[in-house]
Amino acid sequence: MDDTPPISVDGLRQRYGDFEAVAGISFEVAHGELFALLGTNGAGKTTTLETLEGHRPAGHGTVRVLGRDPYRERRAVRPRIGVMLQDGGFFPDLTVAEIVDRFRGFTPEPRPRDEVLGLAGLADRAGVRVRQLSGGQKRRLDLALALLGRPSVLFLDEPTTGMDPEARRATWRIVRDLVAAGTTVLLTTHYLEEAEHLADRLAIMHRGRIETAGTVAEVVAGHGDRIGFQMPERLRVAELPALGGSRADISVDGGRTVASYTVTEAGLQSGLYELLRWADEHRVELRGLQARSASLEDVFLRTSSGMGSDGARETWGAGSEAAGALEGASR
Ligand SMILES: Nc1ncnc2c1ncn2[C@@H]1O[C@H](COP(=O)(O)OP(=O)(O)OP(=O)(O)O)[C@@H](O)[C@H]1O
Repeated sequence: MDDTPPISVDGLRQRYGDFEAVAGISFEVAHGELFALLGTNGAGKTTTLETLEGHRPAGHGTVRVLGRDPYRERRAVRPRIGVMLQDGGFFPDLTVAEIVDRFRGFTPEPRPRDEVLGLAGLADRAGVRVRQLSGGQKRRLDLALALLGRPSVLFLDEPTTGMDPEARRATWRIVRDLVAAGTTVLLTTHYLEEAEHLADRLAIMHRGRIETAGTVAEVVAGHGDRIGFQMPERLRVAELPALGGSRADISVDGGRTVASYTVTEAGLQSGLYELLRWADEHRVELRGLQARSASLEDVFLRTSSGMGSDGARETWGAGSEAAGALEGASR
């Protein structure tokens, strides 16, 4: 198999006037891989996608799709890629079958209508007018049209926005089947769960840069596991143990004072063991005890608030002024 990556981006920068929307990003997507671009609003995801789709030339850097420049060699690249448009509301009075037939007319060697409707889970909707489709079904029609030309590379810009959880899961199954059949997919999404379910690798963008990238496991690694509990009454903060060298953060959450630890070095199991042993020895009851691994959401929130892997404490809050106040409390 040709080992040129189907998608490669090297040092891409894009400006709108004086504003740099994409500030030097690089990544590659391998054959049959699904890569997800995540990021806050305005992070530069759509600008990156549009550059890869050939809508605009790269400002700086190099962008290649199937080994070619998607802007300058658009005529060679376009028939081999699928782009899921954002609005399937065009021609509301036509039926699904009529829309597909029209688009088949513009597509070289298109998939048969029934095949593409089957792939997109719309086999029973062929005779329905577009205006009568649900929002989720309209997005599926967008997907069906993107699949007409048997694309080897598929660009999905927020493919499940507006879908209910069931429709979203059904769409994930369709996308997973496409990837299993060898399609390379670049997807943008605001749903972290979507990236967790679908992505082989992902990147989190913030203000035009890629802040972190890798598999979900690689991205969350090093961001620390979390242990939290309600601050036991009559106990001073200084009396809480250090777990694997990490000190407790104190915050006030819903009127309760909460102690939380981010355990990086020791890991969750030994941190928890240390805590339970300490609680047993000191006859302390740990109410509301929670222990869990860092999640993609933790990393996303830290990244988008401009905090790195050190020092961010959103989930159970930081509340350092509460810590100061409690330091003075007596037993
Ligand atoms: N045509 C344009 N002219 C000027 N600024 C633009 C234009 N298109 C996008 N921008 C700006 O560039 C930045 C990146 O936009 P982009 O749409 O790529 O972000 P995004 O990550 O896709 O955001 P969202 O998640 O909100 O869709 C934003 O600040 C946006 O306002």
